[in-house]
Amino acid sequence: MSKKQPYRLIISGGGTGGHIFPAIAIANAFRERHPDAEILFVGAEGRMEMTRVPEAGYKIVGLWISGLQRKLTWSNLMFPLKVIVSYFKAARIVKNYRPDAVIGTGGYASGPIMMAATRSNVPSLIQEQNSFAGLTNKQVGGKVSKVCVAYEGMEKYFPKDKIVLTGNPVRKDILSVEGKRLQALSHFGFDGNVKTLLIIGGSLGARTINESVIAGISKLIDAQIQVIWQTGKGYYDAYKAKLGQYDLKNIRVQDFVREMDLAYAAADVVISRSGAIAVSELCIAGKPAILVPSPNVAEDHQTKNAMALVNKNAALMVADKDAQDVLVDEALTLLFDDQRAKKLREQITLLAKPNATQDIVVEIEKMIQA
Ligand SMILES: CC(=O)N[C@H]1[C@@H](OP(=O)(O)OP(=O)(O)OC[C@H]2O[C@@H](n3ccc(=O)[nH]c3=O)[C@H](O)[C@@H]2O)O[C@H](CO)[C@@H](O)[C@@H]1O
Repeated sequence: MSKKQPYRLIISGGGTGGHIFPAIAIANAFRERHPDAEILFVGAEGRMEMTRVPEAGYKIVGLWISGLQRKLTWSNLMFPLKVIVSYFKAARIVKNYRPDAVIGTGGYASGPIMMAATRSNVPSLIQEQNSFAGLTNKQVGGKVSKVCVAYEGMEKYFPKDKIVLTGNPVRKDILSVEGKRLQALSHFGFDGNVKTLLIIGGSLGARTINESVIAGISKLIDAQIQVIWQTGKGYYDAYKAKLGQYDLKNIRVQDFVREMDLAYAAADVVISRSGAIAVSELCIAGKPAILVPSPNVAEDHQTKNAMALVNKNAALMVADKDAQDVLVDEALTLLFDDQRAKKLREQITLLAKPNATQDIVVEIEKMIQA
């Protein structure tokens, strides 16, 4: 028997862009197929999702939850209390909202809300972006109805019969960067005859990449190229101050890039951290990329993400420890080596999974109708 529409979904994912943007991509794709669907986001108070989700046009409720830090802090001492308070709030949200399904894309807030969903027997699905399982997803993976993954071999972490290999959800506007070059050049005030380098340090910015840009800033200016440099919100003021003496006519420095589709569309070469969604987007946008894996992530998974591309001649990689010495030189060499850039573009495009978001939406629909 078919469930009566309009559908009601709760979606939770946050902490960093790597969890938030897949959640928004799923919401947008679901709403496209079901325009009358009601969608509520649940996030963690004070985290990035509390601004990015409303910007994307969705309502979000915050839980009082955070992760554990390595040192002894007041926040850590409060952790057990936060988990209990958040769980009860999540249970109340699920009871009052009466969702047809609850979706989690990882991050602190999705733990309590997925637990509340499974306890109330609401159909539930988690999406794991990486080739290893994040803490929250690992904890709830045995209890949810389905687990959508982007890599093979995830039976290590999740029950085999629940796993569906879909790839990572990527926002729709990034699926169509190809026709947007002119719009992108005009948006950034750039000249179409000048090479453009995009520098992205993941959703929060990356100190090493920022330091590498500063180390090579004179070379970037002398090369007479155009640059979009995302510093990350927490780094913006400090790096902007360091640039005071330089001529920034062709360098756009931003704390965060809202129009990532246009940034990719303008770029001839991209320097990027190798977070899972960044990598999925680069494959879809088909951009020659130099990946600088973050060394500060569990199981060194960004190196694995990067190597999956490097092994197929689909991207270049510079280790974090070498970046300050070589990153800008490598980028400039690649920018002016059209043959090499073309080869990388061809190879990275082969790895794109543009149907991932739609496939996840179909899984949600099947789950609701089951
Ligand atoms: C340090 C850290 O913990 N990183 C993790 C985090 O990365 P992070 O949060 O950086 O996430 P990803 O690299 O996977 O994705 C970044 C997302 O943010 C967007 N974006 C980025 C910069 C910007 O200025 N504007 C913008 O919109 C990108 O388009 C992309 O959609 O989650 C990923 C997915 O679980 C993991 O693989 C990463 O290892």
